[in-house]
Amino acid sequence: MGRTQRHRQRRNLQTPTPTSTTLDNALHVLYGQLHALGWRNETRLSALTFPQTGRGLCSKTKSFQADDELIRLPASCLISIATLEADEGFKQLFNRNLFDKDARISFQALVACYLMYQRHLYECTKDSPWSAYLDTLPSSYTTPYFCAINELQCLPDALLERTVAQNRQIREYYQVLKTLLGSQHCESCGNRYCEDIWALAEYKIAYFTVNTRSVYLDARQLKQSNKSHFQPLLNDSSNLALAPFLDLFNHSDSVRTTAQLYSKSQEYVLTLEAFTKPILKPYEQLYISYGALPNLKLITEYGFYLEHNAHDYFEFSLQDIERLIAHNKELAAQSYHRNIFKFIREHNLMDQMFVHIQDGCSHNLRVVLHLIFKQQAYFPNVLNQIAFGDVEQFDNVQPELSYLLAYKVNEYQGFVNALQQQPQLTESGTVALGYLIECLRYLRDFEQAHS
Ligand SMILES: C[S@@+](CC[C@H](N)C(=O)[O-])C[C@H]1O[C@@H](n2cnc3c(N)ncnc32)[C@H](O)[C@@H]1O
Repeated sequence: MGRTQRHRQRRNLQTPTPTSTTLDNALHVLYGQLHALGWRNETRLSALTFPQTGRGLCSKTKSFQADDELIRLPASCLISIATLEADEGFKQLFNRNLFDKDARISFQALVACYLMYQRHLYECTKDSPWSAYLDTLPSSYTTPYFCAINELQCLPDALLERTVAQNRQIREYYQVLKTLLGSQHCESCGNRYCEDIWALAEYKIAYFTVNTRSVYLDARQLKQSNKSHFQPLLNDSSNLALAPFLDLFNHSDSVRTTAQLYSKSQEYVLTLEAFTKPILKPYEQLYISYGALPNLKLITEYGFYLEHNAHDYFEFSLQDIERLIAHNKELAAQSYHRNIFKFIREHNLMDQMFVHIQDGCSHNLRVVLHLIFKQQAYFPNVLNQIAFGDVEQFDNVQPELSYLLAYKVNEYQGFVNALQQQPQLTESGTVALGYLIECLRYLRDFEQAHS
């Protein structure tokens, strides 16, 4: 490959490209609708497709430095609790007399229902105030939740546990909505909402739309009537909102951003607090921070992971240690007192057992390895002294930690091989495979840095 070709290829890797024509049209209509609601796009944001992250935002004309505002969106552009409370058609579907304090739902679950309600309105009557926004939303998500069955069978417990919990939660909320809405039907088409219109599959997508795209806001800052229709139905606060256009910002671990809803101006403002470069030039992707999140959280909640994520760590469970003992001849030959495992469980010492590339082995992991592998006594008062006393008195648990790391590397390599042997992978399966490979890199780098 010649120099010019190499140069062109390198540039292509970094250059954003226009979004698809369909999305471009939808965004064009969305700009118009948000403009009518008072958004002025002062930072001249544009949506483009970036090679590393897919769709994201940049400014074609403006440079950014620390403390600059990224976007200022009027609260009327958001889908918040105020939007739902002001929508009479939506409220009418929910008969307050049927609310049951033992069958409440989260605000996220209600917003997902609202999205389905608006989508049906749009499809049926072409008359939804959120039509352009709905057209900009993805139709699928890449969380492990959407993996095919054969892919799920190749995933570690850490991913499966979260996926199973999400599934239980989504089905439970869908059932509550079904019971509440009963045979309520759409006035335009006559079909019943929960029977004929909203399938569980659609609810799952709507749920993940809110999961992956909502922003935090302090709902007390919203101007709205004091009378709340939905309050008795909700089991949590309504401190989240969907933010059209603003939800095109991707996440980075190297920026710090703040978000605030100003009660006086009723504007939602995102500010770039700090990032690693002195300046961000036009056409460079503008990122925000979704929080200091490890890859396990990013993949299970948002469907992506970051290579060399600055906030990453790798967590172990007590079951990992039990399995390690069963699989390692030298460790299996020793005897272990069940009081020790009981003590660990009773004191929740198995929580927060992780390794971190910079900080090393977490306190709880060191305590647990010490208790299981080094401690002869099994009397509660001695165990208490060790677990909650001076860290210095621990024996060196490095050999056992190395065994544990090697066990985990072997286990994850097995999952990677199993996924790679599948005839084809869904998008979720492909992301999960990349995540597992990143975990392997992390564990190997940790071992190298700390052995
Ligand atoms: C709030 S949306 C951001 C906009 C999104 N890229 C889109 O096209 O609509 C969040 C989703 O964007 C994707 N995403 C965010 N940050 C990312 C990153 N650094 N790398 C890859 N995907 C990312 C994930 O799919 C995530 O669920």
